[in-house]
Amino acid sequence: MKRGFLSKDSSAKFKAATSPSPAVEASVAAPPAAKPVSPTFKRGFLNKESHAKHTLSVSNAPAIATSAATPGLTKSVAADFKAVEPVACMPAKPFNKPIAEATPEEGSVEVPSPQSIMVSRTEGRMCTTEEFLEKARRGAVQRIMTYLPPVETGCLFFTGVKERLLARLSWPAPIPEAAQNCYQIGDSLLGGLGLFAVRNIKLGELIIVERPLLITSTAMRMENEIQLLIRALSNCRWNGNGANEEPMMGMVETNSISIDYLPGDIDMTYGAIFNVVSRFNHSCSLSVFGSWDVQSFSYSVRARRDISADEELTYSYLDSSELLTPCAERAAELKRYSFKCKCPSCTDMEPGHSNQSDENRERLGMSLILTIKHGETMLRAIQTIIDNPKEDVNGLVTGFLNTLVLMEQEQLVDDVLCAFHYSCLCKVALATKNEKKARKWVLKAADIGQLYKGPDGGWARVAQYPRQSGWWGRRNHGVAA
Ligand SMILES: C[S@@+](CC[C@H](N)C(=O)[O-])C[C@H]1O[C@@H](n2cnc3c(N)ncnc32)[C@H](O)[C@@H]1O
Repeated sequence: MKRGFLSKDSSAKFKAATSPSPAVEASVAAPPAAKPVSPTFKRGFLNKESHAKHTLSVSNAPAIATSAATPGLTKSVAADFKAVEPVACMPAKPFNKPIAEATPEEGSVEVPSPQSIMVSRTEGRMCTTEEFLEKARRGAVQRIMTYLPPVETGCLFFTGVKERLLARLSWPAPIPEAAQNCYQIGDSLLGGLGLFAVRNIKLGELIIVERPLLITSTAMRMENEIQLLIRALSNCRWNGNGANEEPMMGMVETNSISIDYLPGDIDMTYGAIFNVVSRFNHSCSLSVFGSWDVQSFSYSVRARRDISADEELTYSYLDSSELLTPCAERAAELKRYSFKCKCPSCTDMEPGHSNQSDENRERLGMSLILTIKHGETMLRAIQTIIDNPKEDVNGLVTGFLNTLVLMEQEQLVDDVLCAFHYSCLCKVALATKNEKKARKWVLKAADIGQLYKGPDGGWARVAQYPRQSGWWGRRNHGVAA
């Protein structure tokens, strides 16, 4: 989840990774000394088997945790981990003896492959500010203030959006039901009000589903010419002394959350304001994840990790790659929201504190780059090691676990890193016939997959990982072509 209007593409910010090898991957993730645990955030997601009640029949096994050819694999396990197309839903199969009681009716576990997560991060090409302005000048697109009675949302749309929404079959779909009584709004140490868990919340739990109060296009305010036009309009609320200039704009900018683009005459990126969701404070160790669904016209927020009762529920106003940059760089990015982050990771960086968090995040950042850029190569190398009976796989396992430990220390669940490492660990466990561990890792991968289930049951687009959805007008991005 990211704030709507001020988001930008920062994927280029990572330092370039150089040599892609599993050895590098393992060494990158060597564990540092443990960081003091902040009382605000719960530790231990690595050790929790949060899906114990799941039937372990895998319909969508991690692509890399699959191989009927994996030596030593029992037939039924090999069959259960056979890769299928991401959207295919195979009938559930019993995993193996330990869960022989499992029946197909109990459902199947959908597991995203790291590749599928990365694919879902890719967005359509965004057309440039100039292209948009040209269309606007020709009158090809116009802004329309409107109201959508079926969803009770005020909208500042570009032409064509309302018509396309109303023409959608069965639109709007009913909104999914969120868990009952799991949060409350209260005073936050981070700033102002915030949302707090009133009970323990499991990774993947649906915490809030909400329709927006207001939707506006990112171009409305970010593009200078349009801003000037709007400012030139009369304002009956203007207090005349300049101190309270555009308070409404400020509120919209502070509270908008990106819902990506909506179909219209021009596919413009939009941001939405919500009654509850807009109350989420930011943390560099976020605990929730949000996704937008056009069909139900709602925003769903799920737990990104296990959350303890009383813990503040936080999301990130920064994107994933920004979260893995040093504290000073994150602070610079957050300046556009006009606040200094008070989350544990940032306050640990105050003078007198260690810079362990920065080091951890740098390692995770490098690991993420390797995974994204060279995942396939690494997987092949890992497979070669696993397939060679003379190789000791313990070193591999240690490297994978180290990365997970770093994430745990930072309370930062990076989905791509998790999917990759859980899958690798599952693959090793299968090769060494350790079905208990294989089960553990595949279920953890399934937990991560939960985050990608949109309210319509499909795979949600991953709004947090925009390749190109920059701050419109500042970065020449913003309109999906
Ligand atoms: C969308 S609002 C979040 C809800 C807000 N706290 C409220 O009372 O409505 C964003 C504002 O909350 C505050 N805030 C959010 N996260 C923060 C953090 N990590 N550290 C300090 N202030 C934060 C900042 O003032 C920011 O502009």
